[in-house]
Amino acid sequence: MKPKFIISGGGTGGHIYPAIAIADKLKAKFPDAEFLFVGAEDRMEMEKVPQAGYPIKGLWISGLQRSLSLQNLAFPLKLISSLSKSNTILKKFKPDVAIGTGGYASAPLLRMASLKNIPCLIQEQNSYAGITNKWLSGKVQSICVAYEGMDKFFPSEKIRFTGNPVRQDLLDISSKKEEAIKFFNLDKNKKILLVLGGSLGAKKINELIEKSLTLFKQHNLQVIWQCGKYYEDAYKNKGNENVKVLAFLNRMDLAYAAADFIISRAGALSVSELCIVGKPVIFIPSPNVAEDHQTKNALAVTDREAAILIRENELDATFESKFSELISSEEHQKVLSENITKMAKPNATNDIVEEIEKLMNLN
Ligand SMILES: CC(=O)N[C@H]1[C@@H](OP(=O)(O)OP(=O)(O)OC[C@H]2O[C@@H](n3ccc(=O)[nH]c3=O)[C@H](O)[C@@H]2O)O[C@H](CO)[C@@H](O)[C@@H]1O
Repeated sequence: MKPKFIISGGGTGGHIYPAIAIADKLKAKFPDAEFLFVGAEDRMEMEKVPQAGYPIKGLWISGLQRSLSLQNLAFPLKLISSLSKSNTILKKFKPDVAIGTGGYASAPLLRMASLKNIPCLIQEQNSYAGITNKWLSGKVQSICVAYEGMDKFFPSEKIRFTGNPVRQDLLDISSKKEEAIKFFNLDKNKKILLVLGGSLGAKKINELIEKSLTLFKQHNLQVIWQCGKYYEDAYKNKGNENVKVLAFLNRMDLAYAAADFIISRAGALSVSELCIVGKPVIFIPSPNVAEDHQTKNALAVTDREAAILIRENELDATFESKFSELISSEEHQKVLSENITKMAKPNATNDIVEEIEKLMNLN
């Protein structure tokens, strides 16, 4: 019998790529399996999931805005419409297990799946649980997490401490450096700084990089600068032979492989990937996310002397000195690399798939 998996996660890369990593591992284990993704109609997953080779259906759903907004008026309608469409999709596809990795679309889909007694697993990437996963936690069988202390949010008997699922092609990048340098059209004799603004790009980081281009030049660095699609028009004219400005990196494996140093936001998946990549990192967490969870994600690493943390409000005062110190000290770079590698959880996807297999046996 062919197993069938329905998977929902989206809104941003931080919810989409864990879903794809889980699907890839399930596919390797069950080559005959059928997959169906469910996302939010107008979000990034509608493009990224088909690119990864999986079919996806879109729901008409969005989150509630924190401020008073006209969009909130449509929310009840959207919820009813997406619950009803989820019901139709589930009836037709008849999955063995439903998997949710956070984001709006996973709420109606997994709620309907649990009502139909389909075993459900959710995966929470952050140290602070998202609203969708908190809402679903009472209804699902298994909750895979990446941080300790998640029993503040979820029933403890359902929690599995697996780590975040990272795409397979990011697990071994050590042999890809030469290919990566060619891919980005860079010079192998100069060091490379990779700048990551998270899947949507980060305004503050872009402003910092623009201001620091002279500093990078003084250090004879080349830069791969992922600026985010909303900022591409503003920054693409800063590109030259030493500075590659890209809206989005479709080959993260090569970007990580090329890098000697990394400046990054501290979204949960980025942090998990950077632990596996094992290079010196400066985290600049977004202060604009729920409960300041990116700072917490970063602190879990920097508390172990495994990366450098610079908060946005300290950038003007300390970025230049901290960056220059790191670039100039091979010893510091080595300590950071060794310590961050110790925090990697490369078996996370395997462990999550084992949990899913247990749920398949419940049917
Ligand atoms: C502003 C915001 O709400 N950010 C949240 C969002 O971040 P965001 O969507 O930025 O997510 P993460 O940093 O966790 O992960 C980004 C993912 O996108 C991939 N990637 C990124 C850039 C690129 O050019 N190419 C590419 O493939 C990364 O390799 C990674 O797999 O979800 C995370 C996980 O729930 C949260 O911790 C973040 O706080």
